[in-house]
Amino acid sequence: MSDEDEGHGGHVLDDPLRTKGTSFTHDERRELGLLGLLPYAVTTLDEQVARSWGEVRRQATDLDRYIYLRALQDRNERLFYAVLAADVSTALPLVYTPTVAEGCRRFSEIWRRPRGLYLSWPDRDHLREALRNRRQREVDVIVVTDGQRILGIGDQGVGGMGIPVGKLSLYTLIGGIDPARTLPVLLDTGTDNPTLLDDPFYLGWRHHRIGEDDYVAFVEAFVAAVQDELPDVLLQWEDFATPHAHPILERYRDRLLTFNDDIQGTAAVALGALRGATEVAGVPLRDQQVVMLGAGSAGVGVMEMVRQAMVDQGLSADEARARCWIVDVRGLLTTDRDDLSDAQRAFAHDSADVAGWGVDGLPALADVVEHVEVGVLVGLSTAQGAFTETIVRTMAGRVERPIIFPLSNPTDNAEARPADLDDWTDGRALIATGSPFPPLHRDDGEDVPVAQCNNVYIFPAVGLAVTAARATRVTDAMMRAAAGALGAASPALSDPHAPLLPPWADVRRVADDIALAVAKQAVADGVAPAASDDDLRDSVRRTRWEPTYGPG
Ligand SMILES: O=C([O-])CC(=O)C(=O)O
Ligand SMILES: [Mg+2]
Repeated sequence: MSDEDEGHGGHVLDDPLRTKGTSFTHDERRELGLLGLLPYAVTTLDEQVARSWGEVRRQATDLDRYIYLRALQDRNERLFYAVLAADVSTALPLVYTPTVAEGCRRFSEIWRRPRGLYLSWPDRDHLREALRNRRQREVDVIVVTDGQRILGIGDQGVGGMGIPVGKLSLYTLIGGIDPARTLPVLLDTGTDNPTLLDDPFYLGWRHHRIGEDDYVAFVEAFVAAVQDELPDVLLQWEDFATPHAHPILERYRDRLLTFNDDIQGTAAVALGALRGATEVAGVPLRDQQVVMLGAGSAGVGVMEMVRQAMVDQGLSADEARARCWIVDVRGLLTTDRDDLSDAQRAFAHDSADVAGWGVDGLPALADVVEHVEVGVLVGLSTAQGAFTETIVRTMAGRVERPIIFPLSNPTDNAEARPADLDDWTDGRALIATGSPFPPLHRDDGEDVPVAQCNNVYIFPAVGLAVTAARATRVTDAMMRAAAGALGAASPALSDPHAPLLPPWADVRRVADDIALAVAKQAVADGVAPAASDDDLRDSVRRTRWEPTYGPG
């Protein structure tokens, strides 16, 4: 810092991690050279929070609210997090799904200030240099995307950056990761979205996506640079297209502290929600027939964890597999299909066993529901309305408490609306969605919230756990531990009429419980230094960053 900088001191006000804005006391203003730079009154953080919420409410649309909140984050991070923490349930849909989808779509149009790292293919020989230019020296968590499969809205190119930025703000809000130690990364390998390629304002590398070999080499170069610069960081992959998501995870999961949130986070939260649902239904998971609509990375990831959970409950691998059904756009995954990845093929049913189910060709979702006593129906297909009245009524005719999770994001992509599911099943369906929905109205005037089965219950807690425990890998058992701890926190376990997942007001406390369970599992798996449960609990508590103004 030069003398000149020290003299006028205005830089503190411009540093989003240090500024308190109008909350600097008169003494602090003198000390920091801020005298005269602020209006006289000294406000409390609570007053700033109240004022900011007034501003949020005054905006005309949710996109405007998103823009306002993102600008607040760039101006004063502690205030931003205090604002979110003051009303998590209202804030989440604004900084996360569904509004973040609009933020990604219109990324170039609403651009304000840079945040994070843009690693672009034309700069491929200078990735290390770019990484060294990061503003934050120490980093606990990176979220990286290439923008190719953003939520359920496809290829958003550079606009995908909205997702790492949004997810990392939840790592901080819910998982207590210090915002100064988070790094959003966008790998810009082009876009195949014609609207973006034609958009004069598009801010990414205006080019079709690069070929497969170049892509693999680019990702490898990125990982190598991260390993050199930030060897202990948690590297979270987000919203990669299915053909890349699984191979990347497989390539790096034993080399780095890494996980894929769409595959593993979505699976853990779904399993957590199923715990409460199967308890209320009175039929354990091992006795359920489970159908997944959607064979992308998230859908297959959920089924993989469901299958493992059935095995944990005593089924053989084959018995478990026989109870798992995956249907994609073409129909049921069957052994005679030649378009399946290895991960998908593991769930293929013998074509001979299902011969004649489909009218012509492969059995569709309706055919599977017709022939199998389906107790659990999950959607990660982005096919809006795919859980039709006929399908749902058929299911509800067979089982007392159908468990139905339309999980596709954002809201418009959901396979069904909770109010319709409720209607078609006379209130018997046990429902969870991926994006937020309004509560269900009961005849007695009561409103029942719909559980939001979104990976936001899991990834912040995993980040907190690996940071607190100094873990070096994310094992499958750690993700199952996360699911178990979330499931144990289900309000439905003690009240069958309660939602399947904890309310947002409790999510930070639940994240501590999940983090502790994950940290213990990391130690048990030998991927974190030995520590007692008490030490881990302490470490989780000490790691958690809180949005408050300390002195100075
Ligand atoms: O971001 C969300 O809401 C959940 C998620 O990972 C996805 O849909 O890709
Ligand atoms: Mg995602």
